[in-house]
This record gives sequence, structure tokens and C-alpha cells, in this order.
Amino acid sequence: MTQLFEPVGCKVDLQTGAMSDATGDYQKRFRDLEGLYADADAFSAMQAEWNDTVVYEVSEFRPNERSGDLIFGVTRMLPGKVGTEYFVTRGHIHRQADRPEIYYGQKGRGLMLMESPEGEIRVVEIDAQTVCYVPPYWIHRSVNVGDEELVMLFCYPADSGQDYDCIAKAGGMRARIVDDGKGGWKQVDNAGWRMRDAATIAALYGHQQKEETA
Ligand SMILES: O=P(O)(O)OC[C@H]1O[C@](O)(CO)[C@@H](O)[C@@H]1O
Ligand SMILES: [Fe+2]
Repeated sequence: MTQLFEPVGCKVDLQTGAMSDATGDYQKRFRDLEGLYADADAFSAMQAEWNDTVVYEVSEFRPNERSGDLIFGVTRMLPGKVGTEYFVTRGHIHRQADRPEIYYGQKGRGLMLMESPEGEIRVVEIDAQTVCYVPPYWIHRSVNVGDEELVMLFCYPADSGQDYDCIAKAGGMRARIVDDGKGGWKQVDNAGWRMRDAATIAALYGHQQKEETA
């Protein structure tokens, strides 16, 4: 017998980034983000003041993790920079890499930094009321390039999962987003980035092949 879930209407509080009726939330503090930024000295210098500060926070509604259902929620991220590099989320590819995601800007100025398995970079600017589509197979990371909090709604298939190793093994994402010195941002190369080998790329695309032939 089919079990019906109860519909729900969640209110987003733009000031706090909280969402009513959330089933869970998590915080990432400055100390959790070590190693993400190019300038390790700048990171260390900020630690005394910033260590316990929540840099970003996620409030989500996760009915279950079944194929066909959706997880949605709100991410709230502080403005700031480590050296010249704007604050970022850890970033990930979906464990089921063929699963997409939608982000909807609510407040602030941000962007979605995306990288294909082969290392192509795309950037989509996300201001309030911009919807960003992250297609299947793209690694994605949010960046706050504004001077106020960035609040974005997100929604993705409930069985997507998150794989963080994909970025770590490549030495980060291929591009970094830094202050351009004119109040804006620019994209620069990450000198530590290593191209994925063919087997790793095939494995990222392979999940779907397995499903299709199953
Ligand atoms: O999971 P990360 O890379 O730390 O970033 C958090 C963001 O990504 C999500 O996991 C959604 O994919 C959200 O929770 C949030 O928008
Ligand atoms: Fe995601």
C-alpha cells in the first residue's frame, strides 16, 4: 500500500536563513574549512578571530532518500575572504553523479562555480531571484562574492548523495574566485589542480551506464 507523506509549506527567513519545518540543519565553521583556500598563511592569520564562526549553514527538508523524491533547503553564507579569495562552500559532485540541482538566489550576491569531470569551468552569477541549474555531472561550489550574507534555496533529487573526495583528489577545483580589486570578482587558475585520469572520469560517468544497463 502506498504511504502518502504530508505536504508542507516551509517559510524562509531571509534575515537568519532559517527555514521553518526543516528536518535537519548543519553548520560549517571557519575551522572546518582549512585547506580550501590558496593562501594558507592568510587562513592561519584569521584563525584566532574566526575559528568558531559559522561561515555557512544549511537548513533542509529531507523527507527520505528514495529515488524520485526531493531534498530542498536553504544555505546561508557569510561574506568574507581568505586573502583575496572569497568564501566558498566545500563543494561536491553528487555521489550519483547524474543527479542535477537547482539553486534560487534569495539575498546577496553569489555565484556557482562548476567544473566538469574533464576540468571545464563554468560560472553562473546568482543574485536574488536568479535560478541556477546545475546539470548532471558538474562539480559545484557556492561562492559569496558580495558584502552581505548570501542566502540561496536549493533542491535536488533525494538519492543524489554528495562526494567530496572528487575535489580533494584533484587538489581543489580548477578555478578560484578572487577579488578583482575593483569591487568585483575574477576567476584565476588553481596552481595545485591536477587533471583527472581517464579511469576516474569514466567512473564519474559510469554510474549512469551501470544503471542504464541494469
Ligand atoms: O555540501 P557543501 O558542498 O558543503 O555545500 C553545501 C551546499 O550544498 C548542498 O549540500 C546541496 O547540494 C546544500 O546543503 C548546500 O547548498
Ligand atoms: Fe549538490
